Amino acid sequence: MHLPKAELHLHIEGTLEPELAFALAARNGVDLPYADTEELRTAYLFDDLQSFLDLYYALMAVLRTEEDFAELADAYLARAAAQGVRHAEIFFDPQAHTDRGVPIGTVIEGLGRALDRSEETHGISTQLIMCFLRDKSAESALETLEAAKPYLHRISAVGLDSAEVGHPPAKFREVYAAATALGLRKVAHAGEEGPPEYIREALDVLGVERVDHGLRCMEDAELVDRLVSERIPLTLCPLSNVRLRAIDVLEQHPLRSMMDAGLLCTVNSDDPAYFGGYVGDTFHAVHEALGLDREQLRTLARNSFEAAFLDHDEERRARYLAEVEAYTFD
Ligand SMILES: Nc1ncnc2[nH]cnc12
Ligand SMILES: [Zn+2]
Repeated sequence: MHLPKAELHLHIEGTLEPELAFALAARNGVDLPYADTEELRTAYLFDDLQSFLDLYYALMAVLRTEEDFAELADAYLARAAAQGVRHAEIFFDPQAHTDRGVPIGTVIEGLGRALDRSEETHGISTQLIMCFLRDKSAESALETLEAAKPYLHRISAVGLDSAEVGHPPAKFREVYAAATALGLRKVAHAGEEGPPEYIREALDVLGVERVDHGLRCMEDAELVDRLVSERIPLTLCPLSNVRLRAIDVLEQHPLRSMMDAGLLCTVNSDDPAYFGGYVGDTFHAVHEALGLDREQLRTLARNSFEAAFLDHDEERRARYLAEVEAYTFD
């Protein structure tokens, strides 16, 4: 679906398509434990978040050079452009690379190379969000922030991802305070598999401005009231929720009731190479499965630009919003 939109919840490592994974494996002399792309695709049947993360981290072994990261990001931007994305705020997981001996500078400069030419090549403005892996220690997150200091001009926000349950937001209080002092903005995954309390903690202890997923807020009416009155954006990922079994089938996804409750919902693709669709596909899927009409889809697109970190460029935000209003479905 070509409706103009911003993508606000997208892990760049989750855009690694099997074809590119095999091409990079050959180039870098990395052995993959799959015969071919078809066999790899048969591994994309997940029971929960952890079963996905195991494959997601394993496949990153093929990403080694600046050029690899540039190609990965460029391939995503090309696909996103074809589905109406005009602005992308892109997560990356530095620790998943530095732990394998790939320097953080290789990751950031490689991604940066693709992002620098994105507006010209793909018509997409971009930002980078550096995520800490919450199943690693708070010290490791602090070391990562320290290592990123020479590259802060390329980073607009910090985030928190990976295995949620057992790793509450408060574990990262110190690194979020340090990120704030450096002028970075803040988001965090919360309420994907973890309880509503983690969403509250992300707001109160980490000071996040957007909640990634936030799905489980629906179990706590008081929290919903707060998210509505404070207009906290949620970056929902419906196809991810089905593939990782947070929701049985898309028809049962609470997106419609969340919108009806007045929540500022956005729809995103999370890890599109693994979950069966990019963000335009996701818009199409919620239209089909939940019966969202054109005006509700337009609202989701409008929300995506309202929730974007475009405060430094309100002119651009207004331009994108005007494109949303001018769009005619056909
Ligand atoms: N859906 C997700 N939840 C948490 N961490 C992730 N890393 C990549 N995708 C993720
Ligand atoms: Zn995510």
